[in-house]
Amino acid sequence: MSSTPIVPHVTSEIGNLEAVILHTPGPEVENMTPGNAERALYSDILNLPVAIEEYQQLSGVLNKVSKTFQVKDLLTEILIDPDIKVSLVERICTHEKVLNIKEDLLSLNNKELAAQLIEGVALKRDSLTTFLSDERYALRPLHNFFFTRDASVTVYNQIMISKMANKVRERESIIMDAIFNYSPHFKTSIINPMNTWHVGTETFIEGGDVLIARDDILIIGNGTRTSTQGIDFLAEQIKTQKGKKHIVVQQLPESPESFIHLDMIFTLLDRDTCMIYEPLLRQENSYATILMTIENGVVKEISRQPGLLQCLKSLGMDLKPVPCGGTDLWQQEREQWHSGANFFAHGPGKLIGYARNVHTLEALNQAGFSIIKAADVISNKTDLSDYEKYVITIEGSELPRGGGGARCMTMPVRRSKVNW
Ligand SMILES: NC(=[NH2+])NCCC[C@H](N)C(=O)O
Repeated sequence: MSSTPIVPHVTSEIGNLEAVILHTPGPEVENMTPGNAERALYSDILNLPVAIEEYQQLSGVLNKVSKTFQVKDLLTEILIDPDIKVSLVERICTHEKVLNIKEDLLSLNNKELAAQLIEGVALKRDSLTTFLSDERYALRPLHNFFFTRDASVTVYNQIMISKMANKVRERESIIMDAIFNYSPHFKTSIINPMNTWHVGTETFIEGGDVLIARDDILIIGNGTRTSTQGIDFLAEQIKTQKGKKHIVVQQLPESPESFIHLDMIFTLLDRDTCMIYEPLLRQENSYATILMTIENGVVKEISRQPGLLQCLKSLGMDLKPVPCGGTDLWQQEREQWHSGANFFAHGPGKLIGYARNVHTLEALNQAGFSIIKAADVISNKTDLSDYEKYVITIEGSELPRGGGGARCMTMPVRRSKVNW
């Protein structure tokens, strides 16, 4: 157990990473068939052993540069307290309308319970209804939990629990809420839309859409996963912060599913560089950019902007865009589909992304980033301190089929301040 709890603090997308929450994919990613993959929010079915090997490249690198936590360990640990165990199981069973399995769950040891809450609880075929049911699970597996980015977000010094747009991901938020409330590793206050009386069914907001660009600038995607009501909910919280804050809202297309979150078309790479999917962010299209300025607890201004990059420039963030997929439209579309724009920065100019997106990597290389293999970092063959700007590449033949990349698979709890 850690001696001093970590106080969450994130005021940028690029500050040196100090603590991050991860989840190594487990059986939950294979607990599906082609027939229900879409309901699981996957575009394909995954092979677990390959996915784990790829994932270990990500976690292996992060273990070298930051403190890392695993969701399953954090969850198992909070279940040691019998009151927390009962209240969490009750909350989940009530939420998912399966109070009949409560006692079975409570009889499990903590490790097994944590595993089942993530991997799914098989439906007992002990009644006519369950015998005839097409369902396999009483509690469905959390197929998407390895995308830890989405179910909770560190917003400055608080944790916002996400209000997920899809039922299949709601338990992830409930688990993250319990972790941040009870884990001895964190000391924080929590904003949870699910505990707020005026939040309606149309309010949803997910971490993949929330980018904290600078102390005073949030960039938020508005699409299938984050509604305008969800953004208004966050804006209400931002009103309690001191000083002037800008919320830049970028609308996203509803399809294909590779555009689910803003971080699939836009990520911040360095103080002055970003990754963009050009067809949506540089060319004429009908997806608006809107700027909300909040000062002293009120919305001072809301206006349509000529585009995301122009808007950020007007706020003093003049970013050089690197095009996902390079210059050719077909390559841009192919690589965006495989999370080619979804980079994670563990420090300014220190990136992690998929090795498969070669045109994107070529564009980054031309922009001055060295390309380094994760395996070489993990084996100490490469010393990262020899480089200033780099992309560490991880293998990704299976992971991107789940629908996300390095940013989606990381939930930063603490980053150091950026020297702008
Ligand atoms: N931050 C992200 N882009 N996360 C990607 C999540 C993908 C996941 N299959 C979903 O649909 O929810």
